[in-house]
Amino acid sequence: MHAPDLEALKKEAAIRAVALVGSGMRVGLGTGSTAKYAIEEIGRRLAAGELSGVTGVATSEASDALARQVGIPVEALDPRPLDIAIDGADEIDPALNLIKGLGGALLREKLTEVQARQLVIIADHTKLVTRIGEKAPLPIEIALFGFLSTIERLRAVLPAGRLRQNGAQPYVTDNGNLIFDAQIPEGHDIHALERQLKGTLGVIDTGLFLGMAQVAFVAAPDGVQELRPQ
Ligand SMILES: O=C[C@H](O)[C@H](O)[C@H](O)COP(=O)(O)O
Repeated sequence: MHAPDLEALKKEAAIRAVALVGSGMRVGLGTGSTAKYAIEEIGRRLAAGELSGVTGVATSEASDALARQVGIPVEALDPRPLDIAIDGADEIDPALNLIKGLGGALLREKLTEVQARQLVIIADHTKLVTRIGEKAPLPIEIALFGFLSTIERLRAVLPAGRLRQNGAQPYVTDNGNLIFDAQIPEGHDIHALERQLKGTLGVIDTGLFLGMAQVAFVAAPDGVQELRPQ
């Protein structure tokens, strides 16, 4: 049997989500290899005249550049609500709690998507888990200043983890911060963990997106499932 073509699955999920975008909407544009297909599909529909008056708020420099390239007008985030945001995820549990940020965009994603009337997640089936932390590390964005001290404080909460590298250098986010990728052992209450991490000096935000997504389109070789929080 052939291995499923994950790129084709990501694109199928993205097309399902973009069907929810209507003319005149302000759309949160996610980041990553799946969100890329959603941005391209919005651009395609605008160019084909199937949509008009759509504006995007980008969650990374990369998505900003791609959106402009495909003809989506991009606006800065301001306090107005977004009609919809469409983004990928690294893990999705049955309650649609998420890990995000393996692509490094977690802070701008959370700032943007918390303002969306509807957060729509798109993914291939490999992102489904029964427990958050089952497969992916949790990205935690931390301040550059004093990062070794912050990491020591983080290790007291989540001992297994490493500073994300970009070759020989630490990986730097669009916001000039660093990322500590931590393993979440079994048995953690993820809501309590989020509070504890957010209360740790030097932590800017975490890749835990809890209770934020209303729907997920998850593509598998036998079709796209529409999931709601259970
Ligand atoms: O920082 C990156 C984002 O949170 C992405 O949405 C997430 O990493 C999923 O990316 P991909 O669709 O490339 O697997």
